Amino acid sequence: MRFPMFVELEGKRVVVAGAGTIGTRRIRVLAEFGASVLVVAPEISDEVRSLWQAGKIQCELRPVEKQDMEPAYLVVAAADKREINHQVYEWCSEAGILVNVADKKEECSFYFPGIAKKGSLVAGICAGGENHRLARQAAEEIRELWKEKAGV
Ligand SMILES: C[C@@]1(CC(=O)O)c2cc3[nH]c(cc4nc(cc5[nH]c(cc(n2)[C@H]1CCC(=O)O)[C@@](C)(CC(=O)O)[C@@H]5CCC(=O)O)C(CC(=O)O)=C4CCC(=O)O)c(CCC(=O)O)c3CC(=O)O
Ligand SMILES: NC(=O)C1=CN([C@@H]2O[C@H](COP(=O)(O)OP(=O)(O)OC[C@H]3O[C@@H](n4cnc5c(N)ncnc54)[C@H](O)[C@@H]3O)[C@@H](O)[C@H]2O)C=CC1
Repeated sequence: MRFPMFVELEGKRVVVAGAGTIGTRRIRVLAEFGASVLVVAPEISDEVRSLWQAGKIQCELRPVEKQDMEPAYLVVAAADKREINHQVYEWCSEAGILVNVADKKEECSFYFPGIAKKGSLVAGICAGGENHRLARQAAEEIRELWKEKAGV
């Protein structure tokens, strides 16, 4: 069972390879938590383009490269090709960088949790990598519960 660490992301460089459905979901959350996000992907979603135009993240429209990893605090591999995500995993493992690999839980040194947030309260939900739907559902239940909560 994995330990829920609450790490400081403010100003930390987080590299995300891939900005489709899953990459976008993660970029949005990482930017919201103050990370300095660099997106590297040949194609990006409209939402990511908007975040970029608003100066909230940086983007480079090209395939990910080994050099992108080096100064990173965290890396997310969310490309739609197994060989690319695996390559990112290898680069990060060599460099000792924590990496989240969206298509292979065995390659994740950290998982992305389902998140509920209200005021200073933050919950990160993990179902041990075994049940994504359960993690999603539990996060949704907490969000609903906290809607009623006052004074946080
Ligand atoms: C292990 C983990 C690693 C990581 O990615 O961090 C992982 C891995 C994988 N997910 C896959 C599929 C899906 N995951 C979701 C949803 C969520 N997945 C999330 C986290 C995690 N997913 C990590 C820990 C999970 C845990 O604790 O159990 C959440 C909580 C957070 C987030 O993603 O933001 C988020 C809900 C948040 C919310 O909505 O609140 C959906 C549904 C949807 O997208 O609507 C689907 C499609 C349907 C299905 O399969 O259920 C696949 C197969 C990919 C493929 O083969 O194509 C893998 C790969 C593998 O298992 O090896
Ligand atoms: N962990 C999770 O919660 C889930 C994970 N997945 C997995 O996530 C991965 C991404 O899925 P989607 O976002 O739906 O794909 P998508 O097709 O929407 O987006 C793919 C992104 O990868 C980029 N990309 C392609 N080649 C690249 C390269 N060489 N370098 C950098 N970026 C590159 C594309 O430009 C695009 O931005 C898939 O492997 C899928 O199996 C899917 C559902 C849920």
